[in-house]
Amino acid sequence: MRILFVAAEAAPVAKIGGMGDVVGALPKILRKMGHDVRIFLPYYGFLADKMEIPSEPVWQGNAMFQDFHVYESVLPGTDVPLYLFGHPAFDPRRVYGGEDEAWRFTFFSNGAAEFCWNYWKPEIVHCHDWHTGMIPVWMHQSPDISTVFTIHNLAYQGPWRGYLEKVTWCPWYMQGHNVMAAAVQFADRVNTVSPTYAEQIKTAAYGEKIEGLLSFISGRLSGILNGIDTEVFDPKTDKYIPENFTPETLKKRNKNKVALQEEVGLEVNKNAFLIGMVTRLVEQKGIDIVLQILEKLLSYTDSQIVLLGTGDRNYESQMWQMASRFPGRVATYLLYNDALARRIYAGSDGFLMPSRFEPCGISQMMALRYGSIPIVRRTGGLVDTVKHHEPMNQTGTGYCFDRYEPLDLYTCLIRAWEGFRYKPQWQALQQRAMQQDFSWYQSAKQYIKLYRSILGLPEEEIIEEQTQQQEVTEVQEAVASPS
Ligand SMILES: Nc1ncnc2c1ncn2[C@@H]1O[C@H](COP(=O)(O)OP(=O)(O)O[C@H]2O[C@H](CO)[C@@H](O)[C@H](O)[C@H]2O)[C@@H](O)[C@H]1O
Repeated sequence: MRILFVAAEAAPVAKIGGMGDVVGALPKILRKMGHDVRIFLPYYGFLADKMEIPSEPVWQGNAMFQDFHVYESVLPGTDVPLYLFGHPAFDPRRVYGGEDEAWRFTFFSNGAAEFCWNYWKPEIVHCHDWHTGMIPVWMHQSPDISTVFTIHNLAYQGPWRGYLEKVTWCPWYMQGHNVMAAAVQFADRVNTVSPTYAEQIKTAAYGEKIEGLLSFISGRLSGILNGIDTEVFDPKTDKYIPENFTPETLKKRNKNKVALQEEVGLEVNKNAFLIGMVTRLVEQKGIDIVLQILEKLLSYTDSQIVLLGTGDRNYESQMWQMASRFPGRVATYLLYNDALARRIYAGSDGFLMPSRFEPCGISQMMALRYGSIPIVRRTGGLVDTVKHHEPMNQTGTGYCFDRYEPLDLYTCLIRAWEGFRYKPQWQALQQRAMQQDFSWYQSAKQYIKLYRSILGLPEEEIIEEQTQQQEVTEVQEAVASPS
């Protein structure tokens, strides 16, 4: 199958959050499974510092009365062809923000549609979040190009219809009061990134005001759990952490804890319960309830906390204040740093993610892979990836709580803190956590099934899929034991 991923982010060159991880990893696996998958991304001002980009474009097009150029490169570290949409609107060194955000991503979507019609014609355009939401609308009248629309963040729904009508071509048949709603109506398939969240968004509590529409199209709506790039994020080989380790050599992990405490200025103490957070500092991530209980936690326990993240000024300054009030106990890093993120996953004892809502969550899967025990609210993808630890039966992989209440979070943290005192059990818990399989292969198989169902592929191809699955297992084995 020929598939074009269109998105605002792609790791490792343009990643702000989890969507970047998905767009950076899934095409790579789908290609290994025999499909021609390519990525279409804005040519941001900072990209030339991070990768080789030819100076000559491969194609020039026009959309919304503007000329644009498309440059062809390869996503670093992969064999995935990467098309970069070049226009001065994307020259600034930022991915999101700015007054022209609605305009520039509408223009980007329009450019991507032109690219599909005129330069490289995919069978499926796989669109991600509102930035690409107009593509399914336009493709609706191109029967030979189908669309999948993946929701990573329902909270941001893009510009309203009135604005779209002013700046771009809204076809007569278009429905939907904003870009996200239009994409949901016109995509051949809509999916979100975990089965639990796919159910939740059909309710008023999580549907961000389009729950009615999402329920209405529920026959076309599914949840496919994200994976993580287990080649890139592997504590056994990760070059960014001081000491590599495996579930069998967990003792070595201690060096990472001590090194992390030294690096971020926390008291060096192997016995203190070190909690990590790597997150965008936004309302979704539950920072407000963390701030409500943090002081209490610090005064009643020996816990330490290291936070890495950027986002809302309000949360940034409150976390910053906590760090200055509790030196040696709280460390706040208000920046984006992939290497430090890995050292936090590898050095912390617990990983805190008390999200208000969570479509899937990549961070908790990374934490599990690096042996940091997730402490999570039971919502969305966190339900599908973290099972509550039962000390009596020695089952589960993390600590979970249900209600979005500071007291419930506090109680859950105390349980984790107590659990940490029992070293052999804690080690067994870490081993179980590290052995979870979150590789992309399972999800990639489900995406292939989804693409095939749209194209109505005949049965013999399904038989071929089984052969491919065998190949996938071979690829998986090869990846698991690099020579
Ligand atoms: N300051 C920082 N420095 C370094 N790395 C940082 C960082 N802040 C965040 N990250 C990294 O960004 C990623 C965050 O991914 P998540 O999926 O946990 O959340 P996000 O809300 O961004 O994603 C949204 O999209 C994804 C993908 O579908 C869904 O899983 C999720 O639920 C949804 O909210 C992780 O790889 C994390 O390490």
